[in-house]
Amino acid sequence: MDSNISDWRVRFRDAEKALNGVVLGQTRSIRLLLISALCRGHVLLAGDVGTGKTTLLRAMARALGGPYARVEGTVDLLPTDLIYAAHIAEDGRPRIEPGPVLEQGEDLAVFFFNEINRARPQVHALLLRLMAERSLSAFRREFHFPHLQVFADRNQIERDETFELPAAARDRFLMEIAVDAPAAPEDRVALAFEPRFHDTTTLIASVGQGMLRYRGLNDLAASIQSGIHASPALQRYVFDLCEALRHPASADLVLEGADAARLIRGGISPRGMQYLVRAARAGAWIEGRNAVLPQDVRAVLAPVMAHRIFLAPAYEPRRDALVPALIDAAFAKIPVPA
Ligand SMILES: Nc1ncnc2c1ncn2[C@@H]1O[C@H](COP(=O)(O)OP(=O)(O)OP(=O)(O)O)[C@@H](O)[C@H]1O
Repeated sequence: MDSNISDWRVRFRDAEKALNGVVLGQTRSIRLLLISALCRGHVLLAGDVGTGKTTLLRAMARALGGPYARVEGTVDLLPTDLIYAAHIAEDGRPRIEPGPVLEQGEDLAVFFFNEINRARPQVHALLLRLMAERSLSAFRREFHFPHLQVFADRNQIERDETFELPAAARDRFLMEIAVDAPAAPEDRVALAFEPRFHDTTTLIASVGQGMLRYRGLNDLAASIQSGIHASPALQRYVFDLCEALRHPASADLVLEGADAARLIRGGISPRGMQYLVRAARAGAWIEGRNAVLPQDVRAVLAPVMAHRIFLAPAYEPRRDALVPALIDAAFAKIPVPA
Protein backbone atom coordinates (compact mmCIF):
# COMPACT_ATOMS: atom_id res chain seq x y z
CA MET A 1 0.00 0.00 0.00
CA ASP A 2 1.24 3.50 -0.74
CA SER A 3 2.61 5.96 1.83
CA ASN A 4 -0.58 8.04 1.83
CA ILE A 5 -2.54 5.24 3.35
CA SER A 6 -2.44 6.59 6.89
CA ASP A 7 -3.62 10.03 5.63
CA TRP A 8 -6.55 8.26 4.02
CA ARG A 9 -7.39 6.51 7.26
CA VAL A 10 -7.40 9.83 9.13
CA ARG A 11 -9.70 11.23 6.46
CA PHE A 12 -12.13 8.32 6.89
CA ARG A 13 -12.10 8.65 10.67
CA ASP A 14 -12.77 12.41 10.41
CA ALA A 15 -15.61 11.79 7.97
CA GLU A 16 -17.09 9.19 10.31
CA LYS A 17 -17.01 11.67 13.19
CA ALA A 18 -18.59 14.41 11.07
CA LEU A 19 -21.36 12.10 9.84
CA ASN A 20 -22.13 10.90 13.37
CA GLY A 21 -22.37 14.56 14.40
CA VAL A 22 -25.20 15.27 11.96
CA VAL A 23 -27.02 11.94 11.80
CA LEU A 24 -27.90 10.73 15.28
CA GLY A 25 -28.04 7.13 16.46
CA GLN A 26 -26.87 5.63 13.14
CA THR A 27 -23.29 4.69 14.03
CA ARG A 28 -23.55 1.27 12.43
CA SER A 29 -25.17 2.51 9.19
CA ILE A 30 -22.51 5.21 8.90
CA ARG A 31 -19.68 2.69 9.29
CA LEU A 32 -21.32 0.47 6.66
CA LEU A 33 -21.68 3.37 4.22
CA LEU A 34 -17.99 4.20 4.65
CA ILE A 35 -17.11 0.56 4.00
CA SER A 36 -19.26 0.66 0.85
CA ALA A 37 -17.33 3.72 -0.38
CA LEU A 38 -14.08 1.84 0.22
CA CYS A 39 -15.43 -1.13 -1.76
CA ARG A 40 -16.83 1.12 -4.53
CA GLY A 41 -20.16 -0.63 -3.95
CA HIS A 42 -23.74 0.52 -4.35
CA VAL A 43 -26.03 0.73 -1.33
CA LEU A 44 -29.74 0.46 -0.62
CA LEU A 45 -31.08 1.88 2.63
CA ALA A 46 -34.37 0.46 3.83
CA GLY A 47 -36.44 1.41 6.82
CA ASP A 48 -39.38 3.19 8.32
CA VAL A 49 -40.37 6.67 7.04
CA GLY A 50 -38.59 9.72 8.44
CA THR A 51 -35.73 7.87 10.14
CA GLY A 52 -33.02 9.95 8.46
CA LYS A 53 -32.21 7.83 5.38
CA THR A 54 -32.22 10.77 2.97
CA THR A 55 -30.28 12.92 5.43
CA LEU A 56 -27.66 10.21 5.83
CA LEU A 57 -27.24 9.67 2.08
CA ARG A 58 -27.05 13.41 1.37
CA ALA A 59 -24.46 13.85 4.12
CA MET A 60 -22.43 10.95 2.74
CA ALA A 61 -22.63 12.36 -0.80
CA ARG A 62 -21.30 15.66 0.56
CA ALA A 63 -18.40 13.92 2.29
CA LEU A 64 -17.53 12.13 -0.95
CA GLY A 65 -17.72 15.37 -2.94
CA GLY A 66 -18.04 15.35 -6.69
CA PRO A 67 -21.06 15.74 -8.92
CA TYR A 68 -24.27 14.43 -7.49
CA ALA A 69 -27.64 13.73 -9.11
CA ARG A 70 -30.89 12.73 -7.57
CA VAL A 71 -34.12 11.29 -8.85
CA GLU A 72 -37.42 10.54 -7.12
CA GLY A 73 -38.92 7.16 -7.89
CA THR A 74 -42.50 7.46 -9.13
CA VAL A 75 -44.81 5.05 -10.88
CA ASP A 76 -44.81 7.12 -14.11
CA LEU A 77 -41.02 7.53 -14.30
CA LEU A 78 -39.66 6.15 -17.60
CA PRO A 79 -36.10 4.88 -18.18
CA THR A 80 -35.62 7.66 -20.75
CA ASP A 81 -36.47 10.25 -18.05
CA LEU A 82 -33.12 9.38 -16.47
CA ILE A 83 -31.30 10.01 -19.75
CA TYR A 84 -32.94 13.05 -21.31
CA ALA A 85 -35.73 15.57 -20.97
CA ALA A 86 -37.54 17.03 -23.99
CA HIS A 87 -39.22 20.43 -23.87
CA ILE A 88 -40.30 23.31 -26.09
CA ALA A 89 -37.85 26.19 -25.79
CA GLU A 90 -38.71 29.92 -25.88
CA ASP A 91 -38.10 30.03 -29.63
CA GLY A 92 -40.87 27.44 -30.03
CA ARG A 93 -38.47 24.69 -31.13
CA PRO A 94 -38.15 21.33 -29.37
CA ARG A 95 -35.04 20.90 -27.22
CA ILE A 96 -33.44 17.83 -25.70
CA GLU A 97 -31.54 18.30 -22.43
CA PRO A 98 -29.53 15.64 -20.62
CA GLY A 99 -31.45 13.93 -17.79
CA PRO A 100 -30.21 13.33 -14.23
CA VAL A 101 -27.71 10.57 -15.06
CA LEU A 102 -26.02 12.60 -17.83
CA GLU A 103 -26.36 16.23 -16.80
CA GLN A 104 -23.28 16.14 -14.55
CA GLY A 105 -21.10 14.40 -17.14
CA GLU A 106 -19.01 11.28 -16.69
CA ASP A 107 -17.47 12.53 -13.46
CA LEU A 108 -20.76 11.75 -11.68
CA ALA A 109 -19.85 10.52 -8.19
CA VAL A 110 -23.21 9.82 -6.53
CA PHE A 111 -26.52 8.96 -8.11
CA PHE A 112 -29.19 9.02 -5.46
CA PHE A 113 -32.41 7.16 -6.23
CA ASN A 114 -35.05 8.14 -3.71
CA GLU A 115 -37.90 5.68 -3.09
CA ILE A 116 -36.58 3.20 -5.63
CA ASN A 117 -39.47 0.78 -5.13
CA ARG A 118 -41.94 3.31 -6.57
CA ALA A 119 -40.24 3.09 -9.98
CA ARG A 120 -41.27 0.46 -12.52
CA PRO A 121 -39.19 -2.60 -13.54
CA GLN A 122 -38.12 -0.92 -16.83
CA VAL A 123 -36.38 1.76 -14.76
CA HIS A 124 -34.82 -0.90 -12.51
CA ALA A 125 -33.42 -2.58 -15.64
CA LEU A 126 -31.64 0.61 -16.70
CA LEU A 127 -30.32 1.10 -13.21
CA LEU A 128 -29.04 -2.48 -13.19
CA ARG A 129 -26.83 -1.79 -16.19
CA LEU A 130 -25.63 1.47 -14.69
CA MET A 131 -24.71 -0.30 -11.45
CA ALA A 132 -23.14 -3.37 -13.02
CA GLU A 133 -21.13 -1.68 -15.76
CA ARG A 134 -20.98 1.95 -14.68
CA SER A 135 -21.90 2.81 -18.24
CA LEU A 136 -24.88 3.78 -20.34
CA SER A 137 -25.66 4.03 -24.07
CA ALA A 138 -27.37 7.23 -25.15
CA PHE A 139 -27.28 9.66 -28.09
CA ARG A 140 -25.42 6.98 -30.11
CA ARG A 141 -22.45 6.77 -27.77
CA GLU A 142 -21.29 5.10 -24.56
CA PHE A 143 -20.97 7.10 -21.38
CA HIS A 144 -18.66 5.81 -18.63
CA PHE A 145 -18.90 6.75 -14.98
CA PRO A 146 -15.74 5.44 -13.30
CA HIS A 147 -16.42 7.08 -9.92
CA LEU A 148 -20.13 6.31 -9.68
CA GLN A 149 -21.75 4.98 -6.54
CA VAL A 150 -25.52 4.44 -6.60
CA PHE A 151 -27.35 5.16 -3.35
CA ALA A 152 -30.99 4.21 -3.16
CA ASP A 153 -33.57 4.27 -0.44
CA ARG A 154 -36.84 2.52 0.04
CA ASN A 155 -39.38 2.88 2.78
CA GLN A 156 -40.74 -0.39 4.01
CA ILE A 157 -44.13 0.84 5.09
CA GLU A 158 -45.70 1.55 1.73
CA ARG A 159 -46.72 -1.44 -0.36
CA ASP A 160 -49.32 0.12 -2.69
CA GLU A 161 -48.09 1.04 -6.15
CA THR A 162 -44.61 -0.22 -5.43
CA PHE A 163 -42.46 -2.66 -7.39
CA GLU A 164 -40.11 -5.08 -5.71
CA LEU A 165 -36.61 -4.94 -7.17
CA PRO A 166 -35.78 -8.02 -9.26
CA ALA A 167 -33.28 -10.43 -7.74
CA ALA A 168 -30.58 -9.51 -10.27
CA ALA A 169 -30.85 -5.83 -9.38
CA ARG A 170 -30.74 -6.54 -5.65
CA ASP A 171 -27.64 -8.68 -6.15
CA ARG A 172 -25.86 -5.64 -7.66
CA PHE A 173 -26.13 -3.77 -4.39
CA LEU A 174 -23.10 -4.38 -2.22
CA MET A 175 -25.23 -3.84 0.86
CA GLU A 176 -28.78 -3.40 1.94
CA ILE A 177 -28.72 -1.47 5.21
CA ALA A 178 -31.67 -1.41 7.59
CA VAL A 179 -32.11 2.04 9.13
CA ASP A 180 -34.28 2.20 12.24
CA ALA A 181 -35.11 5.25 14.35
CA PRO A 182 -32.34 5.97 16.89
CA ALA A 183 -32.64 3.65 19.89
CA ALA A 184 -31.45 6.09 22.60
CA PRO A 185 -34.25 8.26 24.08
CA GLU A 186 -31.90 11.26 24.33
CA ASP A 187 -31.22 11.10 20.57
CA ARG A 188 -34.95 10.98 19.82
CA VAL A 189 -35.58 13.95 22.10
CA ALA A 190 -32.70 15.89 20.49
CA LEU A 191 -34.11 15.17 17.01
CA ALA A 192 -37.48 16.55 18.08
CA PHE A 193 -36.34 19.62 20.04
CA GLU A 194 -33.07 20.82 18.52
CA PRO A 195 -33.94 23.07 15.58
CA ARG A 196 -30.74 22.15 13.69
CA PHE A 197 -32.23 18.69 13.01
CA HIS A 198 -35.28 20.28 11.38
CA ASP A 199 -33.45 21.75 8.41
CA THR A 200 -31.56 19.05 6.52
CA THR A 201 -29.70 21.37 4.15
CA THR A 202 -28.19 23.45 6.97
CA LEU A 203 -27.60 20.33 9.04
CA ILE A 204 -25.48 18.56 6.45
CA ALA A 205 -23.53 21.72 5.60
CA SER A 206 -21.33 20.98 8.65
CA VAL A 207 -19.91 17.91 6.87
CA GLY A 208 -16.81 19.01 4.94
CA GLN A 209 -17.51 18.96 1.20
CA GLY A 210 -15.26 16.37 -0.46
CA MET A 211 -13.40 15.26 2.66
CA LEU A 212 -13.31 11.72 1.20
CA ARG A 213 -11.90 12.81 -2.19
CA TYR A 214 -14.01 10.60 -4.45
CA ARG A 215 -11.46 10.64 -7.27
CA GLY A 216 -8.88 8.79 -5.19
CA LEU A 217 -11.18 6.04 -3.99
CA ASN A 218 -10.76 3.58 -6.88
CA ASP A 219 -7.01 3.38 -6.24
CA LEU A 220 -7.45 3.26 -2.48
CA ALA A 221 -10.00 0.44 -2.84
CA ALA A 222 -7.59 -1.55 -5.03
CA SER A 223 -4.75 -1.18 -2.54
CA ILE A 224 -6.96 -2.26 0.35
CA GLN A 225 -8.13 -5.36 -1.50
CA SER A 226 -4.60 -6.40 -2.41
CA GLY A 227 -2.97 -5.32 0.85
CA ILE A 228 -5.24 -6.67 3.61
CA HIS A 229 -4.36 -10.25 4.41
CA ALA A 230 -6.86 -13.10 4.87
CA SER A 231 -5.37 -16.20 6.54
CA PRO A 232 -6.29 -19.73 5.36
CA ALA A 233 -8.27 -20.21 8.61
CA LEU A 234 -10.22 -17.00 7.94
CA GLN A 235 -10.89 -18.06 4.35
CA ARG A 236 -12.22 -21.37 5.61
CA TYR A 237 -14.44 -19.54 8.12
CA VAL A 238 -16.00 -17.41 5.35
CA PHE A 239 -16.52 -20.47 3.17
CA ASP A 240 -18.15 -22.45 5.99
CA LEU A 241 -20.47 -19.58 6.90
CA CYS A 242 -21.61 -19.17 3.28
CA GLU A 243 -22.09 -22.93 2.87
CA ALA A 244 -24.20 -23.02 6.04
CA LEU A 245 -26.41 -20.24 4.62
CA ARG A 246 -26.77 -22.11 1.32
CA HIS A 247 -27.37 -25.54 2.82
CA PRO A 248 -28.58 -25.00 6.40
CA ALA A 249 -29.66 -28.63 6.88
CA SER A 250 -26.23 -30.02 5.86
CA ALA A 251 -24.64 -27.67 8.41
CA ASP A 252 -27.08 -28.96 11.08
CA LEU A 253 -28.63 -25.53 11.61
CA VAL A 254 -31.88 -25.62 13.54
CA LEU A 255 -34.48 -22.90 13.01
CA GLU A 256 -37.64 -22.53 15.00
CA GLY A 257 -40.74 -22.79 12.84
CA ALA A 258 -38.87 -23.71 9.64
CA ASP A 259 -37.60 -26.86 7.98
CA ALA A 260 -33.91 -26.15 7.31
CA ALA A 261 -33.90 -28.63 4.40
CA ARG A 262 -36.63 -26.73 2.53
CA LEU A 263 -35.90 -23.16 3.55
CA ILE A 264 -33.51 -21.96 0.82
CA ARG A 265 -34.37 -21.47 -2.84
CA GLY A 266 -31.11 -19.85 -3.92
CA GLY A 267 -28.72 -16.98 -3.50
CA ILE A 268 -25.31 -16.53 -1.88
CA SER A 269 -23.79 -16.17 -5.34
CA PRO A 270 -20.03 -16.06 -5.96
CA ARG A 271 -20.57 -12.31 -6.42
CA GLY A 272 -22.08 -12.24 -2.93
CA MET A 273 -19.02 -13.96 -1.47
CA GLN A 274 -16.70 -11.56 -3.28
CA TYR A 275 -18.61 -8.63 -1.86
CA LEU A 276 -18.47 -10.13 1.62
CA VAL A 277 -14.69 -10.43 1.46
CA ARG A 278 -14.29 -6.94 -0.01
CA ALA A 279 -16.40 -5.44 2.76
CA ALA A 280 -14.60 -7.38 5.50
CA ARG A 281 -11.20 -6.22 4.18
CA ALA A 282 -12.40 -2.60 4.07
CA GLY A 283 -13.74 -2.90 7.63
CA ALA A 284 -10.39 -4.28 8.83
CA TRP A 285 -8.59 -1.39 7.14
CA ILE A 286 -10.77 1.25 8.83
CA GLU A 287 -9.94 -0.42 12.15
CA GLY A 288 -6.24 0.03 11.40
CA ARG A 289 -5.44 -3.66 10.85
CA ASN A 290 -3.65 -5.32 7.94
CA ALA A 291 -5.45 -8.66 8.29
CA VAL A 292 -9.13 -9.63 8.35
CA LEU A 293 -10.47 -11.03 11.64
CA PRO A 294 -13.67 -13.06 12.08
CA GLN A 295 -15.32 -10.02 13.68
CA ASP A 296 -14.82 -8.05 10.42
CA VAL A 297 -16.74 -10.75 8.56
CA ARG A 298 -19.50 -10.93 11.14
CA ALA A 299 -19.95 -7.13 11.16
CA VAL A 300 -20.81 -7.03 7.44
CA LEU A 301 -22.36 -10.43 6.81
CA ALA A 302 -26.02 -9.47 7.31
CA PRO A 303 -26.00 -6.22 5.27
CA VAL A 304 -24.01 -7.88 2.46
CA MET A 305 -25.77 -11.26 2.40
CA ALA A 306 -29.32 -11.03 3.75
CA HIS A 307 -30.80 -9.56 0.54
CA ARG A 308 -29.12 -12.30 -1.55
CA ILE A 309 -30.77 -15.15 0.33
CA PHE A 310 -33.87 -16.31 -1.51
CA LEU A 311 -36.28 -18.39 0.51
CA ALA A 312 -38.74 -21.03 -0.66
CA PRO A 313 -42.10 -19.35 -1.45
CA ALA A 314 -43.75 -20.80 1.66
CA TYR A 315 -41.18 -19.04 3.87
CA GLU A 316 -40.80 -15.76 1.95
CA PRO A 317 -43.60 -13.94 3.86
CA ARG A 318 -41.62 -14.52 7.09
CA ARG A 319 -38.21 -13.51 5.69
CA ASP A 320 -37.83 -10.54 8.07
CA ALA A 321 -37.67 -13.01 10.97
CA LEU A 322 -36.21 -16.08 9.25
CA VAL A 323 -33.18 -14.57 7.49
CA PRO A 324 -31.74 -12.96 10.65
CA ALA A 325 -32.46 -16.22 12.54
CA LEU A 326 -30.62 -18.18 9.83
CA ILE A 327 -27.60 -15.87 10.03
CA ASP A 328 -27.55 -16.09 13.85
CA ALA A 329 -27.76 -19.88 13.65
CA ALA A 330 -24.78 -19.95 11.24
CA PHE A 331 -22.76 -17.69 13.57
CA ALA A 332 -23.60 -19.96 16.51
CA LYS A 333 -22.71 -23.18 14.66
CA ILE A 334 -19.57 -22.42 12.67
CA PRO A 335 -16.47 -22.43 14.92
CA VAL A 336 -14.66 -19.10 14.99
CA PRO A 337 -10.97 -19.50 14.11
CA ALA A 338 -8.54 -18.45 16.84
N1 LIG B 1 -31.16 10.00 12.85
C1 LIG B 1 -31.35 11.27 12.43
N2 LIG B 1 -30.36 12.18 12.53
C2 LIG B 1 -30.55 13.46 12.10
N3 LIG B 1 -31.71 13.92 11.59
C3 LIG B 1 -32.72 13.06 11.50
C4 LIG B 1 -32.60 11.69 11.90
N4 LIG B 1 -33.78 11.07 11.69
C5 LIG B 1 -34.60 12.00 11.17
N5 LIG B 1 -33.98 13.20 11.06
C6 LIG B 1 -34.57 14.46 10.57
O1 LIG B 1 -35.93 14.15 10.29
C7 LIG B 1 -36.33 14.65 9.03
C8 LIG B 1 -36.69 13.48 8.09
O2 LIG B 1 -35.51 12.77 7.75
P1 LIG B 1 -35.25 12.12 6.32
O3 LIG B 1 -35.97 12.90 5.26
O4 LIG B 1 -33.79 11.95 6.18
O5 LIG B 1 -35.96 10.72 6.52
P2 LIG B 1 -36.19 9.52 5.51
O6 LIG B 1 -35.88 8.29 6.28
O7 LIG B 1 -35.44 9.75 4.26
O8 LIG B 1 -37.73 9.61 5.24
P3 LIG B 1 -38.60 9.00 3.99
O9 LIG B 1 -38.51 7.51 4.09
O10 LIG B 1 -39.96 9.52 4.26
O11 LIG B 1 -37.99 9.55 2.73
C9 LIG B 1 -35.16 15.50 8.53
O12 LIG B 1 -35.41 16.84 8.92
C10 LIG B 1 -33.97 14.95 9.26
O13 LIG B 1 -32.99 15.94 9.47
